[in-house]
Amino acid sequence: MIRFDSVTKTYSGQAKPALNDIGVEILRGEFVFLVGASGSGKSSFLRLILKEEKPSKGTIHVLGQNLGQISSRKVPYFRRDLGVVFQDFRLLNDKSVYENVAFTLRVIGKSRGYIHSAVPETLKLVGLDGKGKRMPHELSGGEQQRVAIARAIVNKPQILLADEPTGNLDPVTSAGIMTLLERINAGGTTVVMATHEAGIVDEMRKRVIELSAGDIVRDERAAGYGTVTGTLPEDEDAVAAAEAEAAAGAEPTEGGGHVQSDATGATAAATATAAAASAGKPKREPKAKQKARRGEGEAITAAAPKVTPEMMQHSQPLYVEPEASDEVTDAAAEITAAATASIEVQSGTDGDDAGGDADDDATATAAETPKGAAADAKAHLTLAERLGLRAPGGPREGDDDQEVGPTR
Ligand SMILES: Nc1ncnc2c1ncn2[C@@H]1O[C@H](COP(=O)(O)OP(=O)(O)OP(=O)(O)O)[C@@H](O)[C@H]1O
Repeated sequence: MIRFDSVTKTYSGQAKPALNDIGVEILRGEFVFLVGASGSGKSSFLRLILKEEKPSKGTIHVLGQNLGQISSRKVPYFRRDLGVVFQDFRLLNDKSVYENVAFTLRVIGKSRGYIHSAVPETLKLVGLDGKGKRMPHELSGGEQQRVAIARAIVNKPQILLADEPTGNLDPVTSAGIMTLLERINAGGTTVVMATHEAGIVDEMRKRVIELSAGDIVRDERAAGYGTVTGTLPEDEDAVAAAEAEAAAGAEPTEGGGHVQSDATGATAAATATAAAASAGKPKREPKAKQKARRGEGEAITAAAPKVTPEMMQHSQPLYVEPEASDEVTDAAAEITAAATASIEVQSGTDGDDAGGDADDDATATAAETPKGAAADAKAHLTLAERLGLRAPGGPREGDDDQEVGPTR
């Protein structure tokens, strides 16, 4: 699903590469933590997946496509299968929660009817049912991040990239956000998250890729934040099964729509399949891996963790069983809602957005914005460009939406 082959990224004017001869594969359904000290290359790794940056050397495949062969014009189309969440939320502060989430769908030309059903459904999924009319400043940090997550997933991306999504949140709220990301992953979305939060990584026991000065110094399944423990015994069966499958000629799927319901199984199997698949490749062992094997990997020392394993264990339910269908149960939504603290907002006119008012909200397109529309539109387009929904310099307000419409 995501594959880096001998990828080096050196920014102009920099002597040392931000990423140095990276080779790694992430498969469908995995939840991967990217860890490492500040400046180790985590954000660069994510930006390369998004095609926000180009590698100086090597090739990157995402969703079966060689990023080097995607023209600038096609990049926004490619990015529709990727959702992105940032540390600083990046919401449109002059737009309601509903509008922030609807924005993504409007830009890619979804119909009003689709938006009208998809936005409330997604807000419910992230535990913000009934808060569509709120403005971002009327929400707690955790709620704002959930709006950002709703915006990232409303188009049902296959991959969700998160760059320190809990970096601005208190520990309890962070745990709630992780509950949500785990649920999204359980629904089949591949999640790659850069983080400094040792407590979260230690508790969740997902695959951990550790970077140090641009090298991958550790790539472990079911791992913690800062230890090199090797393959866990309970994963050996999965590895053996995947090896047998690989020997039988099975290939990891690309681009298809199969969603595995057992997230843990999906992750273990996917990682094991990756291990088995790469075992069959004539690939030299990366330098960083050699270092890690020799125990030369650098310890992560930067950024003191603020979420403890105890917080993760005691304060929040970590996982809500997803429904077989896309429907979100009230119980699941309530658990998610309870997982992040909210603030009381005094608002005489507040109310649910799922009814006719929401439709009014939904019709408040950029074209209807009052004074300062040009500046407002610029803000929209900047965000659209930043979210990868429009090519920089691409279609502008008033253009036919179909020009940036769905690709399938
Ligand atoms: N646009 C850029 N131009 C020049 N150098 C850059 C640029 N972006 C990142 N770098 C450098 O590349 C290296 C890796 O940076 P990157 O942001 O990927 O690290 P990081 O692990 O995400 O750090 P942090 O945890 O602080 O966010 C650093 O040395 C950084 O200074």
